[in-house]
Amino acid sequence: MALGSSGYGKTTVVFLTFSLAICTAYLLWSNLASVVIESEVSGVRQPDNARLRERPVLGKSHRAFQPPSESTLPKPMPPPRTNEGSGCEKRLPGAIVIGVMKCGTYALKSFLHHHPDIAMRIDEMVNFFTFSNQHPDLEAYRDMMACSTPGQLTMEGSPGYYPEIVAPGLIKIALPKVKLILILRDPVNRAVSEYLHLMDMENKMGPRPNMYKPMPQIKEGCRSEIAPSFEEAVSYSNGSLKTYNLILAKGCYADFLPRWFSQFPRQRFLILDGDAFARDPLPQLKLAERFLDIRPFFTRRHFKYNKEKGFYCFNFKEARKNQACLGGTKGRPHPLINATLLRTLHRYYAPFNRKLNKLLNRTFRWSDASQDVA
Ligand SMILES: Nc1ncnc2c1ncn2[C@@H]1O[C@H](COP(=O)(O)OS(=O)(=O)O)[C@@H](OP(=O)(O)O)[C@H]1O
Repeated sequence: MALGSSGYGKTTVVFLTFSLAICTAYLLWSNLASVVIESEVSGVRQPDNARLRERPVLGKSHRAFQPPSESTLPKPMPPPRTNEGSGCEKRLPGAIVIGVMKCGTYALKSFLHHHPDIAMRIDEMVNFFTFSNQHPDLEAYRDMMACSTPGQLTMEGSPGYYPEIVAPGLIKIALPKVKLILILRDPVNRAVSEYLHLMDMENKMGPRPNMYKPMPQIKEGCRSEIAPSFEEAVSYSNGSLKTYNLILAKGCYADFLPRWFSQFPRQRFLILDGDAFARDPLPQLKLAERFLDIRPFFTRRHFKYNKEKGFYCFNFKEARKNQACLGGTKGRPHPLINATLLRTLHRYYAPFNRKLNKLLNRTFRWSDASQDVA
């Protein structure tokens, strides 16, 4: 019987045409979706990154300074994953993130701690190998670690270690085989970040005990100092810099490196670029996986750029949970800094950056940022 020659035939034709239309629409849609997903995973399609690259190092840095209201910020990271109750033990760390403060140490830790081969607490700063703890009790130190299963690498991260004079020696004695990760960022942005952090802490918690006190354990003649503006905190009214202020001194990265290199062989260090990490954490995390000799775990799917925050956040959809960004104390918008002061700061850091590049035999993109300042 020819199709369409009866009422039954007409119904069949209508039904088949309708089904065909649905199938075609579905096939078109799923093909398109798979192209998008595949290219995102392979890292080919990164629209947010492309846009980011056209902007200053950290997207928000040069926007009018407007602290975000807590209610508009994305949810903070969920509590850390623990192994408690799965036959785990506390072990001494095999790797430490040693700093530098405000260069992305916390973001690095919070992403690394999702790796199934890593056991690391991110709820607490260990800061164990400091001047005030020159006879470290390793049992107490072990007790501060996350519980790990036998295949896992225990890690800790304390951004305060890098400039501490005693830290490299104490760590060498306690953990002679440890691997060390250092994350460094443009020292000018780092200084602004630390200034904002100290001001925020002071506003929330009142005067800090170490503010204005000499800190020879970091650098002779140095101390931390804040003022109502970044400009006043780091420079005198005649424009010269308050180089004794630790907000500036901690960014002279090359000053501190020889002490570390005198205690540990070069291959025991992984030096990450904090500005590159903020723009896109994945490539730096892949470097960390290789350095730590753990399974490749992180993929493009684990990270999603959050426009509101201006940073990548961990994509929990992978784990059937929500995406999670770092809390409001990470990624604060930076105020506009006086252009003359910026030039002075870049000029001040230039020789330290050059020395750092030489020590590490590499060139950080930010090491000659003086060119970028108008
Ligand atoms: N994904 C993501 N989310 C939020 N913030 C990120 C991220 N990646 C890097 N950063 C940068 O981390 C800077 C804070 O540095 P630290 O974590 O080292 O600070 S701390 O020393 O632990 O207090 C923080 O500095 P500020 O922007 O000045 O707040 C960020 O620039």
